[in-house]
Amino acid sequence: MTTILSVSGVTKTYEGGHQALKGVNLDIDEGEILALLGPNGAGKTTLISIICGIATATSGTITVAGFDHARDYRAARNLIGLVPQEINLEPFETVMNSVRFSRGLFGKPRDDARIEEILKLLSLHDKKDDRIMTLSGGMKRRVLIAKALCHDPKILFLDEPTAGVDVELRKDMWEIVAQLKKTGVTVILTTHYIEEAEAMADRIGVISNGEILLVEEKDALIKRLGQKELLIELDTPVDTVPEALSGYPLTVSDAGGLIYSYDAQAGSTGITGLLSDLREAGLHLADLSTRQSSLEDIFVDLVKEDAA
Ligand SMILES: Nc1ncnc2c1ncn2[C@@H]1O[C@H](COP(=O)(O)OP(=O)(O)OP(=O)(O)O)[C@@H](O)[C@H]1O
Repeated sequence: MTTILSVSGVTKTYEGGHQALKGVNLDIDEGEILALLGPNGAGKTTLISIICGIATATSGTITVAGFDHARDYRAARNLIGLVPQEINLEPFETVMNSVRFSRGLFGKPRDDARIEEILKLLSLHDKKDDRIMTLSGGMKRRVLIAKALCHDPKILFLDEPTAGVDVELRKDMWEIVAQLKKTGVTVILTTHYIEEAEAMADRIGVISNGEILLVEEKDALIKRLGQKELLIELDTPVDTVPEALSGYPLTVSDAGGLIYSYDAQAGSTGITGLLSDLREAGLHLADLSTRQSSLEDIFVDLVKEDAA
């Protein structure tokens, strides 16, 4: 894997003294989709703004495809596209003109054929001569992506791409990101939505309080930190955990069954012993099922621990 973006020891203290980033280190591989997950105020937008040159870091270094972000700013910035959170489009412009203008800002020669390719990729081609004010919210978001892609960046940042959009549009966005990945673009997105990170990302970074708590392959993360639960339904519901089973980490479910939490990665889960002790205690099983903890459970636990 080639590292395309490297963030090292980046801090940011805003005027007034608030430290929004406390030494962020992050390496992004070419072609991957990384989701940065964090609660409100964690520092996601600050980090993206620094990488995209909208804000300056207080300290630290950033390289983009080997270009030093400070010394070779223009070369580094040319490799980055940013889709901002806010829709900030010119209402009276046509889609084509608006995207053309963005390309011009990067000093790239006019290339309408390339822009049309991008519009096709985003299913926007039939709207190319429409004025932006006539477009739906979903189409406007696509225009923002087209503007961010028009100078052919290698890395695309999407800051909260689906904040406040309906479920259908959210799924459309996921599809667009999958398409972009196929074209070789590296995508870094910030999100509050855990299901979004779960659906789209190859790797997940969790940021809280200006610090990256972890960056890990999504599947490995779910496997490593995931607890499993065994739900035991009983013929005769109980109100409390029977005395004979007090040595097990059990809780009572709403339906009067028992819930046994265990580490799915451990050599021995303890389930066999538990089931035989249940029988000894005179309890009769009605049904058994298991549940893997989701990324949401993991995230909530991590951020809670960080705040403690
Ligand atoms: N211009 C600024 N001046 C002072 N403090 C700021 C400024 N911008 C952001 N902050 C503070 O820095 C912290 C990080 O903000 P940031 O917007 O990066 O978080 P975020 O993770 O993107 O949150 P959200 O999901 O709410 O957008 C917050 O406490 C915020 O109040």
